[in-house]
Amino acid sequence: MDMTAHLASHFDDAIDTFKASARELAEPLAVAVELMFAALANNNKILACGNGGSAADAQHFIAELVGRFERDRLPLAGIALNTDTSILTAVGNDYGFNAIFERQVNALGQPGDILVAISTSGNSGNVIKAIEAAHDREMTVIALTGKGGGEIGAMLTSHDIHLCVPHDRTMRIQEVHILLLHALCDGIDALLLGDTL
Ligand SMILES: O=C(CO)[C@@H](O)[C@H](O)[C@H](O)[C@H](O)COP(=O)(O)O
Ligand SMILES: [Zn+2]
Repeated sequence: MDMTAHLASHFDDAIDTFKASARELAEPLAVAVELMFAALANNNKILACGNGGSAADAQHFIAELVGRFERDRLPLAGIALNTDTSILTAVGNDYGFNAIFERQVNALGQPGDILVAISTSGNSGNVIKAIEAAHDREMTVIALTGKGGGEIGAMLTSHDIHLCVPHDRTMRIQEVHILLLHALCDGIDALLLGDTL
């Protein structure tokens, strides 16, 4: 095997995937920015969840809301649902792993809040249950998926936003997800502060 060529192919595939994602997702991404900005301006908050690499993405995104992205600004209201090990172990132990995000959405979610639900397969049970709870609580869902969207794609309503990366490999989907999350931060900052650095 030519390892260098093998590894180089990741860059080519990533470039193609970023370009295809830009074509398909730039428009719904802009709508997601408007929804998030409106929610935050209305004193609502953003909850985010995911598993594995997507858990890292969820907390990375929320850190940029509560802390900052590129520019100084007021702190924005967000909570990552995959970070509190006491909640995750207690709820997982007592109610099952599929309840770990659902329970927190039911504890914290208010009408008008937004759930950022991240699943590359669109099929993670705990993220699906979180979306069901968010719908019950009249929250809007912004779902980041891939692989055609899976069950999550099928359960979203016309009020939700679906950012489905056109690829079947988890790693590639995650790479676009982090760009999407950074772009959301940038869009919110542009609405808050103006669009020049
Ligand atoms: O980061 C990776 C793979 O790149 C893994 O940790 C991955 O996130 C985990 O297998 C997740 O459990 C996958 O869940 P999902 O994206 O299908 O919801
Ligand atoms: Zn990964």
